Amino acid sequence: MTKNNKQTIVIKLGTSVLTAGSQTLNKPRLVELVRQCVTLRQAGHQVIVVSSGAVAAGRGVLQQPIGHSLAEKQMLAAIGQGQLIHLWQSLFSIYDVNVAQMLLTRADLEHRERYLTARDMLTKLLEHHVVPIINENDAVATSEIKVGDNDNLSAYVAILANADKLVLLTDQHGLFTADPRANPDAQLIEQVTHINDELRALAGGSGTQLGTGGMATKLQAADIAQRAGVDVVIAKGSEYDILPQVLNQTAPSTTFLKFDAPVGGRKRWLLSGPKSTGRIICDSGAIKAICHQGASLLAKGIIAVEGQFQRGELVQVFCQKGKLKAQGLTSLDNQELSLVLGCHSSEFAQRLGCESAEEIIHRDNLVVLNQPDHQDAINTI
Ligand SMILES: Nc1ncnc2c1ncn2[C@@H]1O[C@H](COP(=O)(O)OP(=O)(O)O)[C@@H](O)[C@H]1O
Ligand SMILES: N[C@@H](CCC(=O)OP(=O)(O)O)C(=O)O
Repeated sequence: MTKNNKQTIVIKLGTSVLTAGSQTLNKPRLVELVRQCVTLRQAGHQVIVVSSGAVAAGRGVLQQPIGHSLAEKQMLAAIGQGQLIHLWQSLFSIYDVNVAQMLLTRADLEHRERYLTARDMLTKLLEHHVVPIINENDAVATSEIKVGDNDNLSAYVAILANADKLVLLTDQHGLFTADPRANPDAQLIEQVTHINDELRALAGGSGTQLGTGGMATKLQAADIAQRAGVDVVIAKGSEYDILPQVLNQTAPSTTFLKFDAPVGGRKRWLLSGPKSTGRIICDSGAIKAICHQGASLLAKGIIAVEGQFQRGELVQVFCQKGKLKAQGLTSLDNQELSLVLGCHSSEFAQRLGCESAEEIIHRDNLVVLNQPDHQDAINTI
């Protein structure tokens, strides 16, 4: 939350930054980043670090060739996470700053109670002026409970912390019109108002075996964060004084502006917590009602249901053209919903054999995701 221009800033440090292009952690780089984080704190800002680098640190410890399978990466993360947090702790302690390790998986965000517990703990750490150092709990995270990359994780953390800014530091100045590794003529996109398919098409995967997700996951993270009212900046971690530069807006970078009317309260959790298990396809009347009139989703406007889901789970709402328009918690499971497609709620009892809520997704449980069509996605190139 902004307090007299004092901001809560989530700083995500990619493996590319922490290794400086090598196979393992680059300690001088960590020293430099700690110095900058402390500068931000001295200016009154609250700092939260989302640190990748456990796998890279593990490679450095073992010092023998290890493959890239899931089990091998989990082993390296288990070995490396200890070293990583030890390094952060030692370096911040030079400035008498305490740190705390927080290892999360999607399961910690998915259930509302666990999400609130994580949020309260994070708030307490900040109240006590401790720097949270967050990573995914790679050693135990199976594919079902994994966020999978620290770009998305950092967006969820920014929501948890009610942050003002999310800074994604990587090995490029920001989002380019093409991957600069393969296209030396690619141009830096300086400002993005919202992310659309055109922009997503520019963002490729990681150019290295060490990074996870490349620019594609950074755009996913920016999309989530800007909807929740968080400004996002992608910048190059090796630039001198990059963090103060980002705050002073003097760094070459890509900025994603937070939305004017961001999603608030419980709906922020809907953006970051539950994983979607099903898809609902709606007619244009229903899409108009939920996206532009603040209405709940009724069965009458639903054309088709895909996937399996239980009552209370998160489903995604698509228009007939296949565009994702909203997501929310459904009051019926997929089998029940297929029995009442296109029906008025007065028919529910007869078709379902029991009473049920009139709304399939109540507006309090619904987050609208559509973009204003008239607005340019890119302000300046
Ligand atoms: N359009 C693009 N603009 C900039 N970088 C891109 C783009 N598409 C793909 N990339 C790649 O994304 C990489 C950064 O992501 P990644 O390797 O996952 O780093 P990190 O470890 O910092 O998360 C860049 O090195 C670059 O090769
Ligand atoms: N959790 C992993 C990093 C995962 C990840 O997203 O990496 P990166 O794309 O370099 O930010 C680790 O600590 O090695």
